[in-house]
Amino acid sequence: QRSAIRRHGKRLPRPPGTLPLAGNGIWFLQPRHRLLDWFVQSERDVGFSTFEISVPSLPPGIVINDPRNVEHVLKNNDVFIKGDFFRVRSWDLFGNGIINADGELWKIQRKAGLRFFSNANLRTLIDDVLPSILADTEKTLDDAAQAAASVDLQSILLELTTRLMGNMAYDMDMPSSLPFSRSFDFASGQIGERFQNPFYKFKEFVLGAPLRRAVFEVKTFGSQIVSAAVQKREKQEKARTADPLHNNLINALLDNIKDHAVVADAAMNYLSAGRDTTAQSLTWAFYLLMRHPNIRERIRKELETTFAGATNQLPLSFDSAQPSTLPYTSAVFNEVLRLYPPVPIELKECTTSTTFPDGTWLPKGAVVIWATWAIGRSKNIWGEDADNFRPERWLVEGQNGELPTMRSVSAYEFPVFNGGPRSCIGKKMAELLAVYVIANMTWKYDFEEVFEKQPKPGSEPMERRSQNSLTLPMEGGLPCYVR
Ligand code: HEM
Repeated sequence: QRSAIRRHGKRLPRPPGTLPLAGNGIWFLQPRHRLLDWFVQSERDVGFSTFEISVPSLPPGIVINDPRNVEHVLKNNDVFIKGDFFRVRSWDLFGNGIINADGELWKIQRKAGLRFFSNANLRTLIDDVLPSILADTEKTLDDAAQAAASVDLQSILLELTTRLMGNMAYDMDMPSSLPFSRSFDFASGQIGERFQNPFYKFKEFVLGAPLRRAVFEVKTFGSQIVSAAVQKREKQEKARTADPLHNNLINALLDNIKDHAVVADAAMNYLSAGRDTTAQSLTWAFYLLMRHPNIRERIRKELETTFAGATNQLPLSFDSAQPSTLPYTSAVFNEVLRLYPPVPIELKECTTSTTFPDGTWLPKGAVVIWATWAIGRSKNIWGEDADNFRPERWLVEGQNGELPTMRSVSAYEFPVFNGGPRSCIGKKMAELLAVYVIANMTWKYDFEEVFEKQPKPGSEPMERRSQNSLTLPMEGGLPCYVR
């Protein structure tokens, strides 16, 4: 079957260093940040074209880079499904939730989510819920500034997004210090490893107790969320009152799905899709701004001009945290996501044989991988300076003194939120939240990175890297001083 993969009758290229039996497996046994770099290098080595990959733990498969191929996969979600390869590995954590589901089970969860992410709910979230949670974040930062103590900005941002999601989706106070949160992070790292390590079953047979405990903790928490929501609904029905975020997410899920175990999985999937991705993208954003103070100053300039006369409190809102009002800050966020996509690798299985727009033919059961990490760094798409952090690439200069506008880039050239029927439901929420938080915190604070090893004068500090996970947490957090 493996040899059946062809393009115009010929075998596909393989990345340099592919071994006769182990194929490319050696790279999958490395820490994931090395694997991500390998995807970038391989894409450059094969000249951007689709290449074949062989890894002992994977069905036969290809790696795509061309946006036309990405579009083909994302638009045909009946041909390209999550499939058993993905589901078996992530089952413990995601169960029947939307991230794992295909077919009808996926459709009802998607419908419930779309109903929840209305503009009216997003407005309430940004204008009413976010400011009070952000005020607590600011209190933590102010205290750290006063005490001249270093803080881990990644934990602080995770606290912010966890509480926001808890409040918005489940109508509950959910600090990230809850044991479920640590268990979720741990399980996410271990499950991420399952996609790389062909011997994971053996490893977990011997050393899997902490993972089993963590999964149990996460599942128990999911059931508690559902029980609490069911009780609350019953009370509200009696008293005929409603939530300010009318029909919060858990209610939308309960309205659409009868089986409470599936609702619990769905709830945990939404939570993990929403809180980790946004906290991580903000962490990489503040990291890049610390390393590029000129860009931080440009954000401040934009804020000064847009909100002329503003003092400590900027008039940020659902209406003003938009690209039409703050194009440069929005461009910064896109540029962060291009270089540090919170979902850096994706994989789909094909249900039937299929031919891609570039002519690649793939048999049924094969897998397609794309590394959003590598596509974001592709010189074919982004030019020779693809590795550089340059928010201006997202902007088209305005005419006659008008504000710049955002350059339109297709979801397939920039698949950070995916595209097509399974595109990210929380994209708008993530963008609004990020622009709001970046603007607010850049206006009020200076952050200074704390280095484990101070770089020598004249030399660049080491780049920070990501930790093994399904998403993109920063290894070791982001320690910094606050002023
Ligand atoms: C920077 C922030 C975010 C990024 C980069 C991001 C990215 C993505 C990506 C790449 C997918 C597709 C994953 C897959 O193939 O399974 C996805 C799906 C999804 N995202 Fe996001 N996401 C972000 C924030 C959010 C937020 C804030 C929420 C909700 C509160 C959310 C909810 C979802 C859901 C429910 C799905 C599954 C959609 C489906 O399968 O139909 N995401 N997201």
